[in-house]
Amino acid sequence: MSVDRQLIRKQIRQIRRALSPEQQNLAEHQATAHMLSVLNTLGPKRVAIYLSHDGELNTNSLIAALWQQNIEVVLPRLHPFSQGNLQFYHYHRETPMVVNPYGIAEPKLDIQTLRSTDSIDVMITPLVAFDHQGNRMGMGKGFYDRTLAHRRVSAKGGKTPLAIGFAHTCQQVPSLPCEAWDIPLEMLITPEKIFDFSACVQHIE
Ligand SMILES: Nc1nc2c(c(=O)[nH]1)N(C=O)[C@@H](CNc1ccc(C(=O)N[C@@H](CCC(=O)O)C(=O)O)cc1)CN2
Ligand SMILES: Nc1ncnc2c1ncn2[C@@H]1O[C@H](COP(=O)(O)OP(=O)(O)OP(=O)(O)O)[C@@H](O)[C@H]1O
Repeated sequence: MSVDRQLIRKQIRQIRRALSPEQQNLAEHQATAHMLSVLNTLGPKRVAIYLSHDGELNTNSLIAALWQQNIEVVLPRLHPFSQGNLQFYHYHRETPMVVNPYGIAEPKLDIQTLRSTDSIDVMITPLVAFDHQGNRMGMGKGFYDRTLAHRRVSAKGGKTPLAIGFAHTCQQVPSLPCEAWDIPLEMLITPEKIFDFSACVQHIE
């Protein structure tokens, strides 16, 4: 792994963790409003999201708003035997949760609530750093790169699920050293800005 990547990851994670509760709160509310306006134009039925960890932009208000709008919310769970892969499970208020080895809560394994990745319309991805071209860098295990590597291409040429990053402004870096397996984002939302990296983001059919 390149030293550059490790260093960027370490520095941005430190900056993100140092945000005050007030800064986190304000960022959450501003970014949630932007995300809801984008989702409103896309009209997804099922959205994958994450439960915030390690200073990530908080998703609690966004999840509550999606529930209220009857948009199905799914969360990642580490695959029980296929190492390095994620599965996605329906998430509601009563979903039984367990804590994974990284200390992140995830839905308990229950085949009834498993949802296939290509049935997800929008995947809101956590990330550590991003650049102005939509390149993303995550926690360093390749979970989201593997998940997004085999996306379905719709009749209009859009990718399903559509990958939208959700991040603090301080997570932007001038340029990320790219690797062959990195999957760029179609869009990214910060508290200050809506980035659209795709010339032709398709509306969900
Ligand atoms: N909120 C959230 N959920 C998520 C992710 C994420 O980035 N954010 N993931 C996105 O992939 C997956 C989990 N991936 C992770 C990969 C590494 C570490 C991590 O903290 N590594 C530790 C060392 C842990 C160890 O090996 O004991 C570290 O460097 O601090 C955490 C999560 C699925 N769920
Ligand atoms: N599609 C893939 N198939 C197989 N291995 C992959 C794939 N994508 C990434 N990897 C492997 O995962 C490891 C971590 O990749 P990288 O550092 O880019 O992860 P990341 O972007 O930080 O994590 P994530 O995608 O989970 O947010 C690399 O060693 C890479 O070889």
